[in-house]
Amino acid sequence: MIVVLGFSVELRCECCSGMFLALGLFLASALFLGLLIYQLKFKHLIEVTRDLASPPAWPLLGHGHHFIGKEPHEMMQTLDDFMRLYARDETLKVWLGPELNMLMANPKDVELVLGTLRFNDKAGEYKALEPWLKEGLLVSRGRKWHKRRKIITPAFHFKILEQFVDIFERESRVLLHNLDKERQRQGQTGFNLYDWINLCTMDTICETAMGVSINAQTNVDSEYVRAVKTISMVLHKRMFNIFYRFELTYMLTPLARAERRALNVLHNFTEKIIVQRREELLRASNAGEPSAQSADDADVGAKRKMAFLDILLQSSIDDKPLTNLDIREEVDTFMFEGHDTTSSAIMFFFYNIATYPECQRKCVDEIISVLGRDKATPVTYDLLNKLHYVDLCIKETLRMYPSVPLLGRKVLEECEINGKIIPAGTNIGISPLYLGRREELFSEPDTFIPERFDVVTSAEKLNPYAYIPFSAGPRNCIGQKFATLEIKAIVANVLRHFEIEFVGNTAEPPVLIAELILRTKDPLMFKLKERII
Ligand code: HEM
Repeated sequence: MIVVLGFSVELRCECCSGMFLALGLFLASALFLGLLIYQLKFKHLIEVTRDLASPPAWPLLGHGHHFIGKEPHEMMQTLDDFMRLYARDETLKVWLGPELNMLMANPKDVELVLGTLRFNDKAGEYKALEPWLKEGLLVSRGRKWHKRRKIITPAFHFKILEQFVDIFERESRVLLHNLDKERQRQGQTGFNLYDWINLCTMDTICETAMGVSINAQTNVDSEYVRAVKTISMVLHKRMFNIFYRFELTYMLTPLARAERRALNVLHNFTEKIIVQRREELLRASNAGEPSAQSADDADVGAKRKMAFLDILLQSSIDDKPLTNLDIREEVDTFMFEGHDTTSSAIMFFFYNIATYPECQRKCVDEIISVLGRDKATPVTYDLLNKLHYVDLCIKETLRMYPSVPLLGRKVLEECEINGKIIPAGTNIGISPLYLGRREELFSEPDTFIPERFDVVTSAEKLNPYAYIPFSAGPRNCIGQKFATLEIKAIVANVLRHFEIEFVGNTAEPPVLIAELILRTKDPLMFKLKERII
């Protein structure tokens, strides 16, 4: 028994020492591998960026622990604090685990990053958009981006924008109708204007990009509208939840399944419109007719000739026409870039002029003097261009609340930016929101002063790389003029019908969340009153 026991004890010892040996070997090789990776990859990164400002970092996690478990708005505040505290508004280095990020807030650096095509690759954050937009203009790179940008640019010619004003007019009238219904049932707490504006801009972009109306404003529960909302929710969750950021773990979640279902709806819809329109153009060209739309596409509500889609259907790259997939990428990109951005801008516009009633008064006076007292007078391209003060208010709104709060670029080759070495693989972040609130660049940055953008009267010298709500340089927003025109049409029509009051604490600014599109932590609530003019 003892022998047996002795044997067994001995055996256990041998087993333990074997295990310890294996563990020791494992740890030693892990350490060796770690050192090797460090030596090959990180040593150089750490050394060349040593002098860049950053908060103290932890081993392996870097600065990640500052963000784990935080609410989205707290993450933004943390970055803001770091920027002011450590980087003194210049360049901040942030390690998120092995990922090196640099936030730049000096317009001279911004100019070097945005002003050329050297940094043409988008940062990892844009990856979440790829299932929907594939390689559309916003996320594409290199030669593909260049060729596409060239053929899409004519779609934003003022002659084409001019014909879209009819659509802005028509859709904003539907918005007025919905707002009036809300006004009649609004209580003391008011209502969330954003949801209605968002449906209006969705209808507008759908009709201008694809030539069809989805009637989102009158059919809030349509499959397409629900699918767009699902994707917005997915983008939000993937941005702030670390679990959703890794493709492998994400693919197994119910969220990924919901995304796949929504993408099916969105892609099928766009594809159907493209196929229909291609056939129409073919029929018309075979018959030697100008490209008219047939009546049999009433199920998707086709209404008028299309510009964006038509231009794409008639374009070719290297003598090859664009495929349906090529076109879908771009049309879907318009759908994404062209509606949340404008609705965010319109909501913050209303917030600003509601909290600065004298600015609201000036806007209304100008709108009446340009459009007249008859509220039924439609807005036109020429009339909208005369709304100078409204234009200043839009510019100032986008300074304080830029719809796209963060731009990201991936550095492919090590380079130097104004004396700073930026290693390959670094993500560069540039925040139009942060820049717009820098006191050195804009006096009284937290005050709404539209006049600062008046080139005739303002003493403030605008730095083109400090004010970048539409980005800047060759990769700037292609839809800038479209967006400004649409915002003007909608706010002009709303303001001549309603007085806008903000229901909330005007002394406290709204708490912001910097997603792909800027939004507030809590909905902004408004009350409307019929305007007598
Ligand atoms: C207030 C409204 C808008 C704002 C503030 C805005 C802002 C921006 C910004 C900052 C970028 C650069 C993004 C980046 O570099 O990551 C961008 C790109 C883009 N925007 Fe807009 N946008 C607005 C409306 C629109 C509209 C209405 C359209 C289409 C009809 C549009 C289409 C695009 C496209 C296609 C790009 C990619 C351009 C490229 O990479 O060549 N945007 N936008």
